[in-house]
Amino acid sequence: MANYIDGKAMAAELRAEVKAEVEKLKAQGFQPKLAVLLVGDDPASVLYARSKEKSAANVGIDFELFHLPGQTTEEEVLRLIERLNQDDQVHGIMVELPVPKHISKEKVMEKVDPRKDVDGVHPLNRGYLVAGRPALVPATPQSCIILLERSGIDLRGKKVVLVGRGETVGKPLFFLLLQKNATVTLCHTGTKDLAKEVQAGEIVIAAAGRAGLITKEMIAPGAVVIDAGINEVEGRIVGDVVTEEVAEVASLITPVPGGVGACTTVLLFNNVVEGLKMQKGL
Ligand SMILES: Nc1nc(=O)c2c([nH]1)NC[C@@H]1CN(c3ccc(C(=O)N[C@@H](CCC(=O)O)C(=O)O)cc3)C=[N+]21
Repeated sequence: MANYIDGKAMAAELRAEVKAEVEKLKAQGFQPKLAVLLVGDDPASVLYARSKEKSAANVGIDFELFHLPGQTTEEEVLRLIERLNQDDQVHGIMVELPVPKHISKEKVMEKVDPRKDVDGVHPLNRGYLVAGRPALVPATPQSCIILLERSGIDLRGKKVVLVGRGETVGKPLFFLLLQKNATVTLCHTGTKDLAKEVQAGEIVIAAAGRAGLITKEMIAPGAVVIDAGINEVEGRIVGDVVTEEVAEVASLITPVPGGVGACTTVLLFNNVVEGLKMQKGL
């Protein structure tokens, strides 16, 4: 198992770092707080929200869940976001997606104060990321970068093949990799010969949301494989990579669970700390 990246160990390290930052802020009179909005009862969102509540306490961040009924109007949701924008005791706001169909996801994302947008979904933060300017960046793509860097991998000039162009992982990750001076190939469902593209990768990052997509035959010997996929297969969580067989050829690989996902929540809390600093001019 020597070639598995230990996401849980890295998450523990990150937690200690974020906790220390929170302690510093507390010493300066600031108590960081995250507000989570959940509209309706999407089962995954309910679980994610509860899990964040537990983890917040571990790093000393206050947490408040606003669980609204599924029939709440768009106007009411926007009004609540406005109230949280104005509340200077709240430093991070995230809306669990999906929202019910009668609510515009875009309007909701644009309503959140960009400096409280710890999910990195506001168009301004997306634009800052593209422009290479300081921004709040979604946690999962950050996790991919940190797992690589803390495994001692220098991204500069490396041939990275990224599979998946979603708004939450693939697309933002493309720009983070560019910032690190990687040579990035972005593959997606329209890519003609996926195996051929992936075979050229010194680093392969899977973020397509399709179990079994990346197989051993596609991976160049010695490549580093990061699996950001989350798929439920027969009640189990698996990534996009057929992990055990790919591990036979990869030099390093992230497991699922215990890889990318293990660092996601703590990086969200790090965004709360970053957001607070922006808001208070620290
Ligand atoms: N509405 C919504 N809210 C989310 O918060 C949300 C989402 N959708 N979609 C997907 C992403 C991803 N994300 C993860 C958070 C923690 C782990 C995590 O802690 N994973 C552990 C395993 C945890 C366990 O086994 O329960 C691990 O990978 O080791 C993983 C993934 C939240 N997300």
